[in-house]
Amino acid sequence: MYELLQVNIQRGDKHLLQHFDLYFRPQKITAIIGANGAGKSTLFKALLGDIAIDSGTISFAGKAIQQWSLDSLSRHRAYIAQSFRPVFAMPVYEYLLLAREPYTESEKHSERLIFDVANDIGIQHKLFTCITQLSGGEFQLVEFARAWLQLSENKDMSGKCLMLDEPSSALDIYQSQQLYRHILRFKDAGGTALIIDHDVNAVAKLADDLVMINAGALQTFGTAEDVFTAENINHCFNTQGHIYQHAYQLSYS
Ligand SMILES: Nc1ncnc2c1ncn2[C@@H]1O[C@H](COP(=O)(O)OP(=O)(O)OP(=O)(O)O)[C@@H](O)[C@H]1O
Repeated sequence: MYELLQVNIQRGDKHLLQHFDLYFRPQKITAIIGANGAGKSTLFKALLGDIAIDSGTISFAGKAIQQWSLDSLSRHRAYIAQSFRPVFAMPVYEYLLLAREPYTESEKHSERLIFDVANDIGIQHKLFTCITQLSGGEFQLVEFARAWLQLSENKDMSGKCLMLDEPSSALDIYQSQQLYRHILRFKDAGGTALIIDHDVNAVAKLADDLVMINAGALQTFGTAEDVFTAENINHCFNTQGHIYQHAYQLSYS
């Protein structure tokens, strides 16, 4: 889906991303992991076009990112930021309605879609609450619903990409599990998900592919099965741990 070829980003003397060659497989969940300050959010910013790259190319669905119109991009990829909170006051319903801006459709259609998605994500009882009165976790789920609505044309999410930067950071254990289930549902509908998450245990179970970033460099990437080794994890996080299979594991499916 996204492809990076020899992408470099440097600010002053600091190399934020160095020689990134990466391909994110469509209809898969790719987790991006790395220590604090490794460059994960910078990678997302580069994919979103929010930070200028110094060299290399980034393409989305086979087309250079600069050749996409903003309108078309907004229907193909949605981003959930790490700790965004809107400062304006409006009901959740109105906030979600903004996600339907790129589409020409009747008010009835938007309304039905918003109620359906809110129901699926379990925030239907919050639809008429003011967004400034939501807890951090509640707002995170609203953001997920907003992103889903932004990408919904029909039930098929093929060609659509959801980018999530630490989406479960404000969620309790139950809501985190629910969120991971929704991400799997998105994949089952044909969508592609890129997720930055510090919970390596969670992503090991969730992700098809893993990207490990270490001090602005791509340490390794591949299928989660190949990449999720104690050696790789220890190198990435400067730890000395072991990998254990626990008899008791919470399941997302
Ligand atoms: N515009 C900039 N100019 C200079 N340095 C920057 C800039 N943006 C980010 N950095 C630095 O680049 C490094 C990578 O930052 P980034 O936010 O991508 O890390 P991260 O892996 O997402 O970290 P975390 O897990 O803590 O969120 C950090 O050391 C940060 O201070």
